[in-house]
This record gives sequence, C-alpha cells and structure tokens, in this order.
Amino acid sequence: MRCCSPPRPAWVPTCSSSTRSRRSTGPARAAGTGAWDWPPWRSRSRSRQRGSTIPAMLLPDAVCPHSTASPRLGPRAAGDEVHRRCCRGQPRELLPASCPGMAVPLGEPERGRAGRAGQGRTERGSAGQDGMVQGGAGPWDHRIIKVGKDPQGHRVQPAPTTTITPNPEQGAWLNNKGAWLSGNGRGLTEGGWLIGGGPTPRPRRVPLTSRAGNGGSGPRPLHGADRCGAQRGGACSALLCPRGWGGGGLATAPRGSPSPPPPARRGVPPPGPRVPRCPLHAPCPPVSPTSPVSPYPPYPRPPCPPISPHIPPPPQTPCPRGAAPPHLTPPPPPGVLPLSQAWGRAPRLPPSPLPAQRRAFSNNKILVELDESAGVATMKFKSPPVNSLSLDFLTEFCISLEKLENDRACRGVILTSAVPKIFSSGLDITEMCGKSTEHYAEFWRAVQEMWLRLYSSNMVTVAAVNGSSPAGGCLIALTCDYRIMAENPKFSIGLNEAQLGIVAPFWFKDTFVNVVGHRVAESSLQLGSLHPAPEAHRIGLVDELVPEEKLKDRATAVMQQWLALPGKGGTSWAVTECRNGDLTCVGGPGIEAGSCVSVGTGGVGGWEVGKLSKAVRAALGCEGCAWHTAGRSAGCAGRLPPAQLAVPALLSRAGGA
Ligand SMILES: CCCCCCC/C=C/C(=O)SCCNC(=O)CCNC(=O)[C@H](O)C(C)(C)COP(=O)(O)OP(=O)(O)OC[C@H]1O[C@@H](n2cnc3c(N)ncnc32)[C@H](O)[C@@H]1OP(=O)(O)O
Repeated sequence: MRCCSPPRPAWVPTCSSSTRSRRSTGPARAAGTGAWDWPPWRSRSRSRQRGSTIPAMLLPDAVCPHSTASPRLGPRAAGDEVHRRCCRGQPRELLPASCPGMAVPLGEPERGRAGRAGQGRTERGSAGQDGMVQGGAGPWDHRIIKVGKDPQGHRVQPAPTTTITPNPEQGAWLNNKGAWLSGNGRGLTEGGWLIGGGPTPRPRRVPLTSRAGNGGSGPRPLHGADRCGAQRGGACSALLCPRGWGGGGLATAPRGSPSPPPPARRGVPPPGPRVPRCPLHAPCPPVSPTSPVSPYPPYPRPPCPPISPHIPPPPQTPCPRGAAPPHLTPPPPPGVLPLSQAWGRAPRLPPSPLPAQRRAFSNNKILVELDESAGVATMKFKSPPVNSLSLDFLTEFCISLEKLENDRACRGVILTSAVPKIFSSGLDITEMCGKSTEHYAEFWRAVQEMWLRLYSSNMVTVAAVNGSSPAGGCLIALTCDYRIMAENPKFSIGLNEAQLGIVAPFWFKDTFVNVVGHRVAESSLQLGSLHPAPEAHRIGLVDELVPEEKLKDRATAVMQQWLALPGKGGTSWAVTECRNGDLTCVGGPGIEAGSCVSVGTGGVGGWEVGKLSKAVRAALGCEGCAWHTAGRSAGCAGRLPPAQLAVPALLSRAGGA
C-alpha cells in the first residue's frame, strides 16, 4: 500500500449482508462466533463478550474519487478527464444537473448535449454564450441560467439569474419570482426546462441554524460548495459528491405556502440591525482594461463610519510616542484595497481599556467562547467520552464555525477539547456501520464539510491539542494553520487508519502530506502510526509542544502573532486581477505587483493559497468557480469573469459592499 495510491481502498471490512464484495482482510471475526472483532482497538475478548458485529460500512470511494478536494493539489485536468470518461454511460438519473449530459431541455435527451460544439454547457460561461447551470454558495442557493434552446428551438440567451431557495421542511424550492418549482427526481423544472439539479433538500432536517438553539440567520448550506467535480467541468457521479449532488425526487409544495426565509450567504453578515451603506464608498465606475492609469481608486479614502454595532470606532487619541501605534496596521500602499471591507471582517482593534468583552454560545457538542476584544474564539469540544466525530458533532462544528465566520468580531479560532486527555477520537465508528445508505451519505458529506470549512476558513485557526488525537481528530488538527500539543507523551496523534484495517481517504492523506512531507506521511500512513507527542513534534506533525497548563496561553500568543500579520484576519491584502483566466497579484503589503500567487506550503503574506483563493473568489463574485493551482500560479478554471469584468467587480465590492 502506498500512500499515494488511489483513494479507493484495497479492501474494506464488510458485513455478510453487504452486497459489495471485497477482499475481507478487515477486522478478524472472533473465532467460531461469526462476530467481528470490532472496534479493532478493543481486545478480542471484550468484543467477543459483546458479540459485536460489523455491518456494511460506507466505502471511502463514496467520497467523489475524482474530486481532488485539496486546494493545495496540483492541476486537476487529469481528474476532470477521468470524470468525463467515468461519467459517460452513467444513467442520467445519477448525473448532476451541471453534468454536460444534463444540460438539455427535458424530453430532449440528446439535443444540446454538452461536449458538442457550440451547444450545452461550456467551460467558461460568459454573457452571450449558451447558458449553464451554476451552483451558488451552497445547495441552498443556486443561481440558475437557462440552457441552450427554448422548446421552439430558438437559441436562448442566458436569462437573468434566478435564485431558488429550498424549503427543507416542505421539500420544495421557491424561485425568486415567487413560484414553486417542482422536482422531477433529477433536477428542477420550470416550464418544462431543466433549470437545476441541485442536491435534494433534506426534508427531515430542520434548517441548520435553528438547531440546538443556535439562533442564526436562516438556512445555511452544510455542503461544501466549491469542490465538486461537477463544478469543474466534469460530471460528478459520486454518491457523496461534497456538493450533495445526487438527484432524488422533490415534492411539490402546496401553492400559497409561506416563503422560506432568504438563505444566508457566506461572508455576508447575518441579518441584524441594518447597517447604512457608506455613501463615500460607492462602487467605482468601470475602468477600461487598456487604460494605462491605475484602475484603482485613490487611496486612502475617507474613513467609513463604524459599521458594526458591536465594534466601537478606533480611539482618536494620538500615540504618546508620536508614531503610529504598533498594533494598528499602516494604511496599505496606493492601489491596495483594505479587503476587510470586502470580506466583511472587522479591522484590527486596539486593546480595549474596558474588561474583555466575551460572548459564548454552546450546543450539545461544542462550547464556543468569543473574546471580542481580541477577536479570538475558542471552540471547545465537549462530547464525552472521547469527542468522537458523530454526525451531530460534525453538524454542530460546521454551524459553530460558520457563525464565527460570519461574526465580524471574530478573526481567529482556537480548537481544543474540554474532555480530559482526549482531543478527539476521530470519526465516530458507530456512524460508519449499521446505518442506511442515506445516513452514510449525510455523514460523509458532513465529514467533508467539516474539513472544507475549516481548511478554507478565512479565520486564523490554531489547534491546541490537549489529548490524544487519532485519525479524524488528527485531521482536524492538520487542517488548522498551526498545531500546539500538550507535551504529555501519553497523548498521541496520527492517522492510524491502517491499524484499524481501513484506508485514510486521499484528502486525509493530502492534508497529512502537506504538513509532514511525503516520506514521513508515507511510512506513517503505511504503519498507521500514532505518534506520541514528542515524536509528533519531531516529525513536524505538530508545530510545538508546551506543558499542558500553558497550552491555552501559548495558543493565544500564537494567535496574536498570526493576527498581527498583514492580511491575516482581514485587515488588508493584495488586490488580484485576472488575466487570461489566471489571477495575478497586482500588489499588496510585501507583495510585488505582478507576482503570481504562490502555490504550496507557506503561502504569501500569511495567507495560504486555499484561503486566499476563497477570499479572492469571494471578492470576485465567483465563489462557484473551480479553483486550480498549477506551478506558481493559481486561478479559476472555468467561470472567472475576464479581467475587465473582474477588476471593477472587485473594486466595487471592496469599496462599496
Ligand atoms: C470503510 C472505510 C472507512 C474509511 C474511513 C477512513 C477514515 C477514518 C477516520 C477515523 O477517524 S476512524 C476512527 C479512528 N479512531 C480511533 O481509532 C480511535 C480509537 N479509540 C481510541 O484509541 C481510544 O478510545 C481513545 C480515543 C484513545 C480513548 O481511550 P480511552 O481509554 O480513554 O477510552 P476507551 O475506553 O477506549 O473509549 C471510551 C468509549 O469511547 C468509545 N470510542 C472510542 N473511540 C471511538 C470512536 N472513534 N468512535 C466511536 N466510539 C469510540 C469506546 O468504544 C468506548 O465506548 P464504551 O465502551 O464506553 O461504550
């Protein structure tokens, strides 16, 4: 087994009722009983006493095998090609609406099939092209553009964006014209047109933000929005594509049903007291791309009035030494916009003379404490006995993280555990066996969502690992920007899947490789090693060790160090422009204009590329784009608007949003 082998496992344990045949070299059956010795870390005798059985398990190939979800990976063209080949011949029911094969009016299965020149979905949609179905920020928000030709055979220009909003409780969708859309099992139809094929709303579940007393701002997507293979020009046939594609019938809602609340969108502050738009910061007029004059507005602009009711304006008292206070970021150079405005995050604030303002919210699984004066939240896992990552836990994790993302007062988050000696025991094994396929789908979506959200968070993330952290627990730590571990040698961390007889999904592996390097990851994965804290530090799996009692303080200090970086936490960053589909930095603190965004470890100016890409995509309004990295450049493969559109779009967002 090589660590770079394809994600499909060589074998997986199966139960006798499983219809999938696999090499059953998994957990051994207890002698004579027919029962599986499971969980595998238990002694056989204990398992035998319980007579435990291992039923069918979810296969990791349910994770879309071609969807190279790691934003740090290389070019994806090969993966997309695999997608296309693999999806050819798939039943249409299994294809997502964005699949080329689905981009045709209903009832005309062959006409307009994508891949045929001039018709159907195109890689790079722009005004005037045949239309496309475009995913929005998540399954709850789909921007729809009608496709191809109308029923009379006339070419149809892309229609104005239509937003459809699902009502999960009624299993139906409402478009922005107030009409209910019916489902046909493959996608949504409106007037006989396939207009979208997004994920099935989950009628059994209430909107996420209304769960567990979280309050919040309406339904939010649980699924990863931008890693689906189908979003990158291929068709994702995977059962568990992170976007949640997969069809399924949608019930028609009764007419006259009340409208669901508008979906909250990432990066947009939750509804609250309406904040007046700054009159000084209206969008700039479009600038000709050929103009030799800088397209950026003069800087500095007059300061905005305070825009958050929580955040007082910075004090006007001069620094006693006459210089700019060191905690305040100097104004960006001309041509560089304070993207904190674009990203909706509060600028760094000076230390408050008042007692620290703290807020806390909690659910069954996680306690979140936000120190508003520092802009730092602590998420404490509190799901005894071992903080296993159950579906509920993962859901609450995503909700908590998203709440913090949307909280302008929060710029960094420390992840730690409230359970003694355990950071997290990893994925909850009981979620992976003896459940329905739908449950597995939901569970794995949540696992991926957790990873995507954490990885692509634009907050600084620090893991304060105060206990053992096997497998999925290790993944959480790996996904953070920085890892500090309690120096107790009894605490261990690693991807130990091989010891359980299972294979870490490829995106676990990728994340691991990114942190410890190829060879260490390879041998560690092959052996399923759990590294005691000192060894984990030696191999670079954790960044530093500290005595347990100092863990919190050290994590806070590291966080402050990170938040002091320009750009991190949303103070300012480079403006990026798009040329020929590639994004190029046009300047930023410490960043040379014209330099490409570097790819790989380290990142630029304190930003890792994954995070940068998300921020830039958000600023450019192309969150739905696939993001690719190649060599030392990074860009959007697909729908990134051309430069003349992108730059003014960025400016207007930065200046006026
Ligand atoms: C088929 C393909 C699937 C591919 C998936 C690949 C990706 C998988 C990722 C994963 O994360 S798999 C999970 C891996 N996790 C582990 O291997 C952890 C195993 N657990 C331990 O090593 C220990 O339990 C511990 C975390 C070090 C804690 O040890 P401690 O002695 O303090 O407690 P225990 O008595 O062992 O356990 C207490 C209690 O908790 C239950 N439990 C432990 N881990 C899990 C878990 N991951 N999921 C669910 N439940 C878990 C354990 O069974 C005990 O239960 P009870 O006996 O009290 O009922």
